[in-house]
Amino acid sequence: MFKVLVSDPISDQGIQLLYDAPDVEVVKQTGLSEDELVAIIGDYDALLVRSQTRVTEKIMNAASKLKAIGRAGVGVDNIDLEAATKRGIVVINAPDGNTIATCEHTFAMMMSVARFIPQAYKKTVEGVWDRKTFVGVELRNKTLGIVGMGRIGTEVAKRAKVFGMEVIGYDPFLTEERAEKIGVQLKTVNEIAAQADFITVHTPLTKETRHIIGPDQFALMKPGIRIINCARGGIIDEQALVAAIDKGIVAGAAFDVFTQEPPEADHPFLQNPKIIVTPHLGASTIEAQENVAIDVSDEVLHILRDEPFKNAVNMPSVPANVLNKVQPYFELGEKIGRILSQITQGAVQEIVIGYSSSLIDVDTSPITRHIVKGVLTDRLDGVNIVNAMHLAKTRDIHISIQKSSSQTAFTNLLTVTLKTKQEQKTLAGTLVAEYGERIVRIDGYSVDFAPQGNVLLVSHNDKPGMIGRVGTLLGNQDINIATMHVGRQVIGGAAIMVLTIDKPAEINVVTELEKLPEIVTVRELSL
Ligand SMILES: NC(=O)c1ccc[n+]([C@@H]2O[C@H](COP(=O)([O-])OP(=O)(O)OC[C@H]3O[C@@H](n4cnc5c(N)ncnc54)[C@H](O)[C@@H]3O)[C@@H](O)[C@H]2O)c1
Ligand SMILES: O=C(O)[C@H](O)COP(=O)(O)O
Repeated sequence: MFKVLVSDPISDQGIQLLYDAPDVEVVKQTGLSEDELVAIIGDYDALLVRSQTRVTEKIMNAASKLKAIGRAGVGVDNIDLEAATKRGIVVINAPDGNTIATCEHTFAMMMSVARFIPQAYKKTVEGVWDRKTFVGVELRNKTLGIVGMGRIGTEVAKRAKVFGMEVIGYDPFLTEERAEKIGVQLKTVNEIAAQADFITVHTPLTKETRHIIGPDQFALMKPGIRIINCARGGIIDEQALVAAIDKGIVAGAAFDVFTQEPPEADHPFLQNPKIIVTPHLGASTIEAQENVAIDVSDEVLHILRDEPFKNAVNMPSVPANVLNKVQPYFELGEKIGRILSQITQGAVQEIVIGYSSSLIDVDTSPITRHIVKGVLTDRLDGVNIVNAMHLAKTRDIHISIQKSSSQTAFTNLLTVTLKTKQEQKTLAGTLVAEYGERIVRIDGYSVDFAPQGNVLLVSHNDKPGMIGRVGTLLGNQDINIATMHVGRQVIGGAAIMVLTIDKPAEINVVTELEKLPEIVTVRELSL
């Protein structure tokens, strides 16, 4: 039974999938301190959070069973991603579910700051009928500058066009073609600062975006500009904004997010009549909360059940069309890695991976991850597809990829060479329709066997009677041979025998086999 801890307020309807799963027990405990989480996290296989719970390295150190952290939302700045990756914990988010909610909140804030809605509401309910102070501005014919043209920025742009606004935007990943398609003119941040009547930011908070709107940008702005931040506190320099309001440059600002949340009682935004605020409500709609909780529950279930998942933040994402093509090779790649690791002596220095035939035109990096996982599995503890590349890097294992379009007898072929200080070994495998995974080459020998069950790999000299000797010894030990394949390069030279046997051979059987004349080595593979 998998145990899932929900440590922030997450929609019950959204996580119904988890409540209904026969193999999952859900525990809801919100508002826990770091120490309280440390005390209980060891019991859990997955943790579901929003932005309140700070998932620190200390918590992860105590999370001996944790396989997944699910963020019911977009931003993962409350989760120590590096610590999660090192420990092989998959961090997933729900990037699409709250896009519209946040976009609509941005519009609510933009219209509120344009028309002084919160200030006017306050005065009216206090009994003051003031129709003079709150004369606003229209959005029509105004220029909206959007910094960050991802999911939310793009939706904001579309709606702004309908309001008759001119939209200018900046995003280092936005192409001219896409900008044109959305109807946005690409500008630099400084051009946006100089030209916009409203600026809204929709980036994550990173080293580059921290204070992307700061004193230099405020100095360029036209008086009367209004600023909106429904993304992350710190993207706009809070102090510089207050100074720009005091100088009469900025006419108003609307903030849903703060550098520190909740802000201190004496935060300058809370006393300023020109700044309106909400307590990080961008994603707080019934629909968005259900959407993100459904998305994250679905993904967590896949991870717990060792099924493919898509929104991992600490692993490159794989589009569905690519996943369909590469997924069949995951197990083959992992098995090739494991076999090579078991038959190669010494510390691994390099893994050379060759993709040929139908595999040259697809993004094979997810297969690479599985091969590396296979290589490291029998050598290190706790290896999984999240931390495999990281573990290889920390051990200075060089990974090189070769894609070859030269013709082979196979419609797809994975060739992996493992190099250590002492030796190097190569294995090639393929997927054959109706037959499944086949290993077709070991070093220079052509072989053909399915990498499953109990496999004995015997290196010997090509002499008459070898098959009989091996068969007799195994027979005497009551071990039935299911398949046998012999490969050699020249008559009488070095040869290999691959046997699949119906039950595991005890260590003494392997030792006895190795004592037979002309046998060089015997390895029992565990797959
Ligand atoms: N207030 C809320 O409740 C709320 C809700 C949802 C999302 N958010 C926040 O909104 C932000 C955007 O969310 P999204 O779903 O649109 O994410 P997204 O990943 O789709 O878009 C972010 C965009 O920012 C761009 N970007 C990155 N660095 C940049 C830079 N230096 N300059 C300009 N652009 C840059 C990226 O290229 C990307 O297009 C996130 O930080 C998220 O946490 C807040
Ligand atoms: O990044 C997000 O998805 C938003 O900031 C929403 O955060 P929340 O789930 O805590 O409301």
